[in-house]
Order: sequence, then C-alpha cells, then structure tokens
Amino acid sequence: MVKPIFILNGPNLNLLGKREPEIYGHETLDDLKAVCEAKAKTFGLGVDFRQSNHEGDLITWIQEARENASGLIVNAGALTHTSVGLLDALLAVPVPSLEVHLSNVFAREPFRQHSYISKGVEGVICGLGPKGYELAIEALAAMIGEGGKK
Ligand SMILES: O=C(O)[C@]1(O)C[C@H](CCCOc2ccccc2)[C@@H](O)[C@H](O)C1
Repeated sequence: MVKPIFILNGPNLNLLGKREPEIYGHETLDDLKAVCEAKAKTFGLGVDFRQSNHEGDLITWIQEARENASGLIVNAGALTHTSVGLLDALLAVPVPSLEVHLSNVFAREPFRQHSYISKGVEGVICGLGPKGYELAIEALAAMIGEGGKK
C-alpha cells in the first residue's frame, strides 16, 4: 500500500474563500481539499490534508511525514517567511517535498519574496491558485514513481 501524500497548510489558510478573494480566490479550504483528493486519486494516491495556525503542529506533522508519507506538499502561509524551525524539519524529510503558494509571492510585498523553507524542498510552485496544488500532486506522483527518495 502506497503511503498518502501529506498536504500541510499553515496559518490563516482556514480563511480561504472568506476574505481577500482577489488575492486567494473564492475556493474554501474544503474546496481545495476536494480538488487535491480528486487529483491524487487519478494517480492512485491518497491525501492526508491538514491545516494549522500553529508552527509546532506543522513541525510535528512534517516529522510525521518522514515515516508516514510518500511525498509532502507544504503551504506554510506566513511561516514561509519566518520559520527556521520548518526548514530544519523539512531538511530531515527523506521523501519528495514541494512548496506551494496560491498567490504569486514575487509580485507582492518584498517580505513575501523570501522563503526560509525553499532550501528544504525540491521545488516551488506559486501564483496558480488551486491549480498549483494539482500540479504539485502531478509532480510528486512522477517523483514517487521514479523511486521517491530525496
Ligand atoms: O499565497 C499563499 O499561498 C501564501 O502562502 C498565503 C499566506 C496567507 C495565508 C492565507 O491568509 C488569508 C488571509 C485572509 C483571507 C484568506 C487567506 C501568505 O502569508 C503567504 O505570503 C503566501
């Protein structure tokens, strides 16, 4: 049995669809979960989709992914721009990992244009909304199929 893809979402992503639709779209987090589950199913993969407003939860879940995930997608929210703890956790993950952002962070405020966590993943997708999550799942499916180790 192939282990699921962990999809971990950080602070304030529980507000998706409720505020700032001009930046983050109208889809709710539940809508995004459904999109991810449907996409993963086309590759015969399951999804473990989580969200927390707490850095420690995300660190614990990334550590859990070491043994229990076939791949990892992280949208760390604002912690992207602050957290060495998340980077250290990601550096210890042996499975393929990708960073995703709904918005094009490079077209926004300067402080959003640096990621502490990008050094801990294989690749980054940003600016494509929920499609970015779908593309990340497609990429992970290919990476997992190629042997799946970082
Ligand atoms: O574009 C992304 O996915 C971000 O990770 C979203 C973060 C924000 C999380 C969502 O925050 C919301 C706030 C209000 C309404 C909806 C979402 C932001 O801090 C990053 O720079 C880029």
